[in-house]
Amino acid sequence: MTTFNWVAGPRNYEDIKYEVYNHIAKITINRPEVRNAFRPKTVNELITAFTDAREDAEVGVIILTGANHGQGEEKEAFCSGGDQKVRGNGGYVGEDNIPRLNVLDLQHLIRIIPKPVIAMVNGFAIGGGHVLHIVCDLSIASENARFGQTGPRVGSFDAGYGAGLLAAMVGQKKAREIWFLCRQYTAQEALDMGMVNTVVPFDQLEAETVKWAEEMLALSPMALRMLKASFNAATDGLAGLQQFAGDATLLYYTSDEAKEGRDAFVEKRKPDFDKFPKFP
Ligand SMILES: CC(C)(COP(=O)(O)OP(=O)(O)OC[C@H]1O[C@@H](n2cnc3c(N)ncnc32)[C@H](O)[C@@H]1OP(=O)(O)O)[C@@H](O)C(=O)NCCC(=O)NCCSC(=O)CCC(=O)c1ccccc1C(=O)O
Repeated sequence: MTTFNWVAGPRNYEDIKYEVYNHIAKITINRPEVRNAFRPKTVNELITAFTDAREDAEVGVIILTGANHGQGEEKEAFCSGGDQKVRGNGGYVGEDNIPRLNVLDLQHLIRIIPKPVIAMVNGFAIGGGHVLHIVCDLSIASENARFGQTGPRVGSFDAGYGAGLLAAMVGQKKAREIWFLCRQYTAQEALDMGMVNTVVPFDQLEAETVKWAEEMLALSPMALRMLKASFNAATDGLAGLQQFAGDATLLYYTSDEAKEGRDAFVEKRKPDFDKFPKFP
């Protein structure tokens, strides 16, 4: 098994780990005793970690994974969804006693971060944990991984990305089967459905994931950013279009044409746009 020199970030977390290696940020849900189920604190820490990775201009790719428990490959988990033991009336209850569904904010953040996010699925990706891998840009699974939704069994559902993006990925019939029957699927079945990008032996998962990350790091970050935004625009309605439009504005701001408008305002003169080509 290849090991990498991951360096821990500066923040102290209770439920997650944040590490960096060679321009890759690895964010690990660290509650293996509950199969990496998330409580409000876990989600808040994940939001902070993803925001740090987004803001760090040295980071080009982000990996999301779950901590291994060491009980054997068949017991490992990526994430088993919302922590049902802290589920209260109207959401998951944290230290402030307020029920929250804050994983939706995390899903949205993963979608809009303008860097590729890879789900490194090392075991069960179930319920809200399954949705987390769905919202990531790429999913790399180990052979022991198991995928599925449990909402209708435990009295929950994700009618946002959890339903719509899944259907865009695997098709309407299959997405309905996954939600309506609450079955579990093997890594190979997930690959056949188009839900994951590749499946590798458990002991090669991290090496393969880092390899994919390094391949992307060798490519143009702006091209990857525009592509991610364009894929989102195709599925996320006006919010997706806004993200793509924001990136177009970013690029436009770097042009002499846009700078002429800004400079003319600051210099209190009429802008001269005549000199700029009117491309066909
Ligand atoms: C994942 C399993 C299939 C693993 O099975 P197995 O290996 O046999 O382990 P277990 O013995 O079952 O579990 C070991 C240990 O972990 C505890 N545990 C596991 N999962 C959870 C969980 N989700 N919450 C709390 N605790 C969990 C389990 O109780 C054991 O501990 P003991 O002390 O020994 O009892 C299997 O564990 C499994 O099926 N787990 C439950 C999966 C599940 O149903 N998850 C919840 C789905 S609903 C959801 O995720 C909500 C999504 C959501 O958050 C959301 C959705 C839509 C809008 C908003 C939101 C939102 O923001 O919340």
